[in-house]
Amino acid sequence: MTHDFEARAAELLDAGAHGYFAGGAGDELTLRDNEASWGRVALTPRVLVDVAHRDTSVTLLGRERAHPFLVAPTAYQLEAHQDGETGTARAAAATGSIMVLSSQTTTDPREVAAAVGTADRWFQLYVYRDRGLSHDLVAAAREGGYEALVITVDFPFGGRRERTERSGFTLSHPPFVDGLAGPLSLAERHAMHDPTLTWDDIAAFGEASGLPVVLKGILHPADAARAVDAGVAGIVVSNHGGRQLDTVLSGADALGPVVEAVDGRIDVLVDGGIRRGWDAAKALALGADAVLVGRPVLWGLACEGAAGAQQALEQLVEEFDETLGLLGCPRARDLDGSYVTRRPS
Ligand SMILES: Cc1cc2nc3c(=O)[nH]c(=O)nc-3n(C[C@H](O)[C@H](O)[C@H](O)COP(=O)(O)O)c2cc1C
Ligand SMILES: CCCCC(=O)C(=O)O
Repeated sequence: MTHDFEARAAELLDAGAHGYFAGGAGDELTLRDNEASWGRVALTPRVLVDVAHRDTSVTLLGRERAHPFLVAPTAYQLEAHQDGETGTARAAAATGSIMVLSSQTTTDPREVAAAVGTADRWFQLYVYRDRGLSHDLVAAAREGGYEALVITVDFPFGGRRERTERSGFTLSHPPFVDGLAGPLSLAERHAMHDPTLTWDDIAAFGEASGLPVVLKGILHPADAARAVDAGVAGIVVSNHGGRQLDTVLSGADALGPVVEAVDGRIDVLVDGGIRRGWDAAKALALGADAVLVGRPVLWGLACEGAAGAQQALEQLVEEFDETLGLLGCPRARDLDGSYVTRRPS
């Protein structure tokens, strides 16, 4: 059970690493709201529908996928378990989930790729002040056969992570990028990010990489419309797991207006607080094409390595399949606004 993994990971990991993985920014209001806000969306099932066969598949960036779950990019996975990013990638491959590998991976992107053969993989890009460093990361991703570039746009610099500051958490496994940049403290890592990044820079990375670009970290419908104009293939509605600016809107609450602004022109993904298969069904009913899951996979990895990460993903897919049946909507593609309503408060 994913909730069991969460509790066990808190005991297994040392306090510094656990605080880094679990924590959010400021008073962690957004961190808590990310989970709570899916609870405020109520499902409205239909009955007497033949649900003997269910189809969890969706289409994303023009390709059919077995189900709507992706593994969100999360940094420093060797700090969670010795299986690290390679273990997560194996779990993603075994469950037909797309793995999004973080720019702050502790394993070489090509090594992660080699462990999973042809399985789907995307690469998350941080644009650093040292643009050459980001271009080197893109080159490694291209060599590793990553199929899309997820550029994170909600991180001009790091948010106020008070748990991490208090614990003085330091890394015991150097990130891959350190081989390129030299060893750094967490604070120095936050300062690597380029705060001058604007819309004008996005196209350059798309062109240089030759890969479809997905912008991660959009909450405002006007930015969603701007992303469509910028020619990207998709966006991720996200508040970075509540780790950047506290009290911003949750993914669940931001999603509807963004979907309206995008109006089907590009793919819309969402993350933050998705802990159950039915949360994903709500996301799709509200107009998302797919969802990313961060911490649940990390907790599985921390407890049981690749096998635990796989179990966490399997549980989500199973719950999603059951939700389609109990909701009377056997095809994930048919989920729409008629299956959800705002829970009366
Ligand atoms: C420990 C941790 C590390 C993260 N590292 C990255 C990262 O390197 N790049 C990135 O774009 N997002 C990063 N994120 C944000 C996640 O991709 C994702 O947006 C968020 O965790 C989703 O919320 P959830 O954990 O509630 O599922 C990180 C999140 C966590 C919890
Ligand atoms: C330099 C921080 C990279 C990881 C990250 O995005 C996070 O901790 O949220």
